[in-house]
Amino acid sequence: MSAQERDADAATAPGADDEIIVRVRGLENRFGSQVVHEGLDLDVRRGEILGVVGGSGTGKSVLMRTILGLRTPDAGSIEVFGIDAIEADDAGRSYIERHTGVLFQDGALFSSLTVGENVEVPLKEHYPGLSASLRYELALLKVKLAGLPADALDKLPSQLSGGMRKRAGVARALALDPPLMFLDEPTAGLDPIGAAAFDDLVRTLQEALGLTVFLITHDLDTLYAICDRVAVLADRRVLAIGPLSEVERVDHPWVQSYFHGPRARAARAADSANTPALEA
Ligand SMILES: Nc1ncnc2c1ncn2[C@@H]1O[C@H](COP(=O)(O)OP(=O)(O)OP(=O)(O)O)[C@@H](O)[C@H]1O
Repeated sequence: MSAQERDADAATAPGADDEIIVRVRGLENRFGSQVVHEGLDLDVRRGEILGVVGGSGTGKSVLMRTILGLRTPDAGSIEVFGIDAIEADDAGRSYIERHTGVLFQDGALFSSLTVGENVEVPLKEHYPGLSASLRYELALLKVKLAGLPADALDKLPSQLSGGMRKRAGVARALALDPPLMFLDEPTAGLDPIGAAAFDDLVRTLQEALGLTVFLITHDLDTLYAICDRVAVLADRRVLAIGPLSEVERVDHPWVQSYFHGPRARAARAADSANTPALEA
């Protein structure tokens, strides 16, 4: 489905995507005198792939880390699954953790553990009563879901290619069947074919498992190929959020140079080329 078709779908689907899974209001993040976020509002809707873009240093990763509870903001509120993520007690925090998968930029796999053992880490932590054989079977299932061959299970991360390591990270992020997934620049460092295959994987998983995806990216091809909406971070806040067709028209210097440069034209052309011709 092309970006244009998805835009039209999103606009017409009756109440299909109007439930808010992550709600950020008035967020402020400072490092000393540097203000990264100020008055930042953001909603992530159930079942969407939200692409988060912005110039280098605009605070995309800091935003993700704050939503994940890895950083306490200087002001503002964050709700995840309706739970106050900043003030949550242990039970609330554990609920959010169990229902959220994360793929960090570097994959963040344990290098001394096999892929299978990496996938088993969250299972062991959250479901200590599971038998070793069931854990193994679950890890195998996640590895296959992430598009890896079964024999990847017993390999160390260093024995895999960069693209396969990302998939191993996805397998681990899927370990607890989370409805919400955070991906930080998942196609960075992949060749164009590997990046397109990874985009396909994200879209397939989102459709098959009904995932909600918060996806930080610099990759225009990813935006055009799989994102339902795009949030632009600029001037310390979410400057614009909506379908690509709306966001790319926003009159802001960064938006204009990002969405209307030569790389954007190429990505748009590639997306249109994948759109089947409409029957007369
Ligand atoms: N722990 C920290 N201590 C001090 N400054 C930090 C810290 N973490 C992030 N920053 C600063 O916050 C700003 C936003 O960083 P962040 O990594 O979120 O940017 P980004 O939008 O993800 O950038 P990029 O696209 O280059 O990855 C940067 O100026 C960075 O130096």
